[in-house]
Amino acid sequence: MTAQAGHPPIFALATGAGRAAIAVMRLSGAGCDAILRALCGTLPAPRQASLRGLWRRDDPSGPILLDRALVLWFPAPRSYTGEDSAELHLHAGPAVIAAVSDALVALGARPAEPGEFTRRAFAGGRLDLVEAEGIADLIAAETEAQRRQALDQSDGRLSRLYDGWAARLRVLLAHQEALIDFPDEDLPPEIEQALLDDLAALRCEMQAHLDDGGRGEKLRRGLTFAIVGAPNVGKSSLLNALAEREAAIVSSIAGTTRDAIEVRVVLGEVPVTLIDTAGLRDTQDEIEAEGVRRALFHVKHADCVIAMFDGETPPADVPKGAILVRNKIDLGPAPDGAIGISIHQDRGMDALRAALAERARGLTAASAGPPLTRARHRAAIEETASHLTTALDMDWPEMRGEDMRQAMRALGRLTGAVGVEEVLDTVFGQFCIGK
Ligand SMILES: Nc1nc2c(c(=O)[nH]1)N(C=O)[C@@H](CNc1ccc(C(=O)N[C@@H](CCC(=O)O)C(=O)O)cc1)CN2
Ligand SMILES: Nc1nc2c(ncn2[C@@H]2O[C@H](COP(=O)(O)OP(=O)(O)OP(=O)(O)O)[C@@H](O)[C@H]2O)c(=O)[nH]1
Ligand SMILES: [Mg+2]
Repeated sequence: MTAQAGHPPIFALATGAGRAAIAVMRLSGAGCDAILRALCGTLPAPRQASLRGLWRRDDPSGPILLDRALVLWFPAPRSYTGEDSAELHLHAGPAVIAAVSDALVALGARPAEPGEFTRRAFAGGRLDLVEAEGIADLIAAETEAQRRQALDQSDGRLSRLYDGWAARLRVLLAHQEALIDFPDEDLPPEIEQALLDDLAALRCEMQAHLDDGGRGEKLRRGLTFAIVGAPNVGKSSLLNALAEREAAIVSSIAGTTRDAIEVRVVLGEVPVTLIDTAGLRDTQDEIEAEGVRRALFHVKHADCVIAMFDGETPPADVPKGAILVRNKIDLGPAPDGAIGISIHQDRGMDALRAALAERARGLTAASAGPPLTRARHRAAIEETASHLTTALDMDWPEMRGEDMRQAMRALGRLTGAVGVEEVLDTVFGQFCIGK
């Protein structure tokens, strides 16, 4: 093959494993045109699906037909990566995929790394890092709310917020440089005050974005709700009812559950891990005592505690914000402030599900503007805001510029405007192969 400008050709199966009608093999990079010609004779018209035989032509006994496939050709720059790209819509099947992969390797392409296609799209300026992360989240989304948040992010809503901040900071930095060119005595105080006000306003917006209770991060990751209470109140019965399967052992013996049992459900369009825990009590049993320790750990770390009891009065030491649930209302009424249910008689369960969904939505619902969705973003914005704080605290105007520049750099790393290789490896390493 002749040497080509641009990135070398890569290929990967873009569709998942398992039985399917079609498997999409994606190909991108310089020299894709030559590979396609070798494989299927002529290049299809750009962006039009064309049926082609795929041939291996390097066998001494003559050409071998590998598959009849729909082939798409995307000449640069109108492709996902921005490079010359192609798709082969193959008959899904291990032997077809293996034969076509071998043929592509023989023609000079190599298997792609995870996220390498999107990394090339980033390198070509077709999307920024925050948008690329949005695409990874879109593929990972399991619920409607996650899908909406990820699609907004991949569409550039969050990037526009961050780019807007960077643009304002750039202007303020220019003002700052102009300011220090004034001789001391001529320094117009109102101009300097305006700069400080703008800087403070920017810092304040960043702080508000940071102080949103981690809503976007919680939606992206999913929540944990812990079911806790005294032994035998029906915690495992509730887990099973909400999970709609017998995930945990239920018995009339107090102290049945020891290990924390986790079940994934969807409440209010948010993925929630429900955790059933050991009944809280003093116990001599070593195993049960460990179960109680784990239960207390979950009380501390869960996004919401479902505090369950089965008598007339709630327990005294219920954590703040817990959802109080009185089970076994077939035996007696629920006190004020508690949701009454009977798992045996299937009473009150809709009201409980509604309250849990409401809580899940409340913990994750976006406030004004697109939310922060990742620890990486949080760290970068915290760093930016802290440089702005330092800049604002400077007594000498000449000293402000350096911190403002560092704030700019931290923001630049966020969207990838300032490239740092190690950031890219972390971001794209999280993708699946073929994306
Ligand atoms: N078959 C197939 N389906 C797919 C994708 C794909 O690559 N192939 N996608 C990706 O993974 C997603 C769609 N995203 C895409 C984004 C941009 C371009 C693209 O070629 N853009 C060019 C041309 C646009 C045009 O012709 O109007 C461009 O923006 O310049 C393709 C897919 C989901 N579905
Ligand atoms: N009367 C009545 N009994 C119930 C109800 N729900 C559960 N039970 C019974 O209460 C007993 C304890 O239920 P579990 O779900 O095992 O209770 P638990 O809180 O997980 O208990 P530990 O794991 O020991 O802490 C079982 O015999 C259940 O059948 C209910 O709505 N009404
Ligand atoms: Mg139990």
